[in-house]
Amino acid sequence: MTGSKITGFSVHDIRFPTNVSGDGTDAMNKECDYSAAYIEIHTDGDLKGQGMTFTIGRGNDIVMYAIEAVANRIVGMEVETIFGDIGAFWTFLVGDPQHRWLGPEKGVIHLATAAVNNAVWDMFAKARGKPLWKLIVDFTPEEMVKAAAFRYITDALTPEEALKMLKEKEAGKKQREEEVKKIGYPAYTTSVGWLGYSDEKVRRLTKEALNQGFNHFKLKVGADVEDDLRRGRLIRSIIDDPANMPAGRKIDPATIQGKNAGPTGCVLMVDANQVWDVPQAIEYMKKLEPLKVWFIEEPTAPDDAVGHAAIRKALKPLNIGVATGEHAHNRMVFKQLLQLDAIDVTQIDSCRVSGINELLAIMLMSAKFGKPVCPHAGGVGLCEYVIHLSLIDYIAISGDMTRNVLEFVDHLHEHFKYPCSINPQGRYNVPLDPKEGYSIEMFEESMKEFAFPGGTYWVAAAAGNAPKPKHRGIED
Ligand SMILES: C[C@H](O)[C@@H](O)CC(=O)C(=O)O
Ligand SMILES: [Mg+2]
Repeated sequence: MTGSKITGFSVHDIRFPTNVSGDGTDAMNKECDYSAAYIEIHTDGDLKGQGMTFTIGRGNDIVMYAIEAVANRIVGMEVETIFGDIGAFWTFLVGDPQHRWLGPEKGVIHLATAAVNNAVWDMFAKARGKPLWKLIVDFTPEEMVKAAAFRYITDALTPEEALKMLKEKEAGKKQREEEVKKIGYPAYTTSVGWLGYSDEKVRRLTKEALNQGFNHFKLKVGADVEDDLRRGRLIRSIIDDPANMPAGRKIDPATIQGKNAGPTGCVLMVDANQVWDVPQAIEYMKKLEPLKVWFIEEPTAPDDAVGHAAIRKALKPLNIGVATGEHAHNRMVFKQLLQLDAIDVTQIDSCRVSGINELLAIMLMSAKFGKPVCPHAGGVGLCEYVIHLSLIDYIAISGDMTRNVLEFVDHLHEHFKYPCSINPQGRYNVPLDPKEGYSIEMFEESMKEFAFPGGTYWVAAAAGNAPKPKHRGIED
């Protein structure tokens, strides 16, 4: 695919009615219509870039406007100039002399920057005929450091240190790439335990997930402690029972090290989506101690690094870890979480921070501080994105996937031209199509149906006769 100059773009408001079936619900977010604020960048050739950021519905109204404002600045730019120094391009993108006041580097303007930057990286990968992860793992260590966003984090990690770390990993890259292509990348499922699901549905989905090969399961908690204990015990009763294990199932002990695994080696995690104050989080999690979870995710406000550190310290004697990051709005928040030893797991989000340049910096910091990166994927399009990030982390940065599990939610993949997929061992397959870029291109028919408010689904919904959505999870 070729093109020399960016000539324009279109922005699309795509919303899926996941709220109908309670998919995506948690103690904080009880009405989720998984939505993509989606951009397509056009060039004077056949090269195009698709990108998006994620919201849970009405947020699209606002972020769409911001995407337009950010993207206006790149019209007329030469693509090879951008690709020649993508680090400088990122600095330009976050450095608008007037938009910067809106963040800086956080909130709606940063979500919009993510959509645009994701689309540019998608275009870069397509121009080189590689899926995005491959484009980046083929970078030299110098190229990767040049692409990463180091501003404001050099007290935690300098470019020179990063270069040394990357060079140390160079020799094993080829072998790791071959290995992960063969066995896939470890995954966990959140699809069994959304807050809005009945016990019956949790039971059915947990059994299905076990048979799909998963051995890590995440449950939403924080609305009612008795409900949480009942639902958690229900999942544990299924995943801890050897009779429910698929034939021939063997769990590598290395992958459960340090985790609160049950007798079959299966692991449970819980996610509170920020509902608690710090002391409440500690008290509540003491009550959930019988569930023997590996970590509590987002126990409190996402910007509160000191609060996370206090929770982690208090829960350590119970062998409960702390994870966060899906709402950590930039690399500086991750820096503080890591410097304060406030987390056990780094949960980067492909659409919250400003795209690949910033994500590279966060993954490099996590590797330096010895924390596994387990990206967030609960949303539309996020699973498609994050497999690329985990592959970059494993092949080129950390060189380790023993403690890592990448989130998987089983919703809405059918709308993407290059959907992610899971192998029979419950692991992500490696995206291999040279035309897929960052894997986020949506089918035109899907966009026509779910464009808001004019798509066929939403027009029918406004008239009171919405067709029953067909997405997975809708059965009961
Ligand atoms: C609102 C989203 O579905 C959120 O609950 C996702 C999430 O926290 C996760 O996947 O983790
Ligand atoms: Mg979460």
